[in-house]
Amino acid sequence: MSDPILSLQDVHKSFGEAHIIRGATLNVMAGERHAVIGPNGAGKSTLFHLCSGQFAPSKGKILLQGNSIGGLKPAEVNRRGLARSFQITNIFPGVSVRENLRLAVMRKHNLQFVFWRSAARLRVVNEEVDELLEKIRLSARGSDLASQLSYSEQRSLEIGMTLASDPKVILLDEPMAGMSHEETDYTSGLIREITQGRTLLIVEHDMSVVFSLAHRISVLVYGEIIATGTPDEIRGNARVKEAYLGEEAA
Ligand SMILES: Nc1ncnc2c1ncn2[C@@H]1O[C@H](COP(=O)(O)OP(=O)(O)OP(=O)(O)O)[C@@H](O)[C@H]1O
Repeated sequence: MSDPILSLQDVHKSFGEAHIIRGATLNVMAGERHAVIGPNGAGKSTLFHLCSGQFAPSKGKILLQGNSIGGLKPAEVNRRGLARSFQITNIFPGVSVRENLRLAVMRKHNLQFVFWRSAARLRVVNEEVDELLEKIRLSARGSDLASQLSYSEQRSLEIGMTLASDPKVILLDEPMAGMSHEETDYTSGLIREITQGRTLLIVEHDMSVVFSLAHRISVLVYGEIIATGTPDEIRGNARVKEAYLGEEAA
């Protein structure tokens, strides 16, 4: 944990008259699990859209490994090592678990402009799919349709598809949304495992997950990062309590 792998410097985003992100500055260090929390409508999803290329910043810099990515298309940002999983599931329900992963792996190879003869290509893709199945603990479910998986298993599959591009930085947007306690515990453990050796930026409303999973937390309020620190620092931060956590506790 030394250099910022992802850095937002005085980033702004407006939609017409609405100034949603108002000079956000955030440094995500290589290897850390970093959470962004904040009230509804604070701009968390917008901030993610800016990092992953869905939106271009109106002003300010976004750097990935020191190189500017602000305004690049999502596929280009992905090619440079940042992958994002969405709140809304991106899997194909009528296709097997294995095929879903295969599609994601193929997409990566196309993105990297790698061209092999088909037999060799097939073997490499299949090996990568097997590895992913194991990582997301779904090796026994490979031939089942994605629609046959439980909700948390579908989220695992989606995380697996995010991993297919072998990203350095993973953005997870509310991975625990709609989950039971058991599913949340399961997914939290899975996220710890799959982010080993990578960097995680996560938006999550479940504070027990955030405070146990994140090495550091940034608090976004009305489009500004008002504090960044360890879970203990954030818990004890008067401004955060006043602007957000106090309100949550109430
Ligand atoms: N494309 C858009 N055009 C106009 N306004 C937008 C657009 N996208 C988001 N907004 C507005 O920006 C504000 C912040 O939304 P955003 O979804 O980023 O907040 P959030 O912190 O993720 O909220 P939540 O916790 O409820 O998911 C909201 O008021 C929303 O209406």
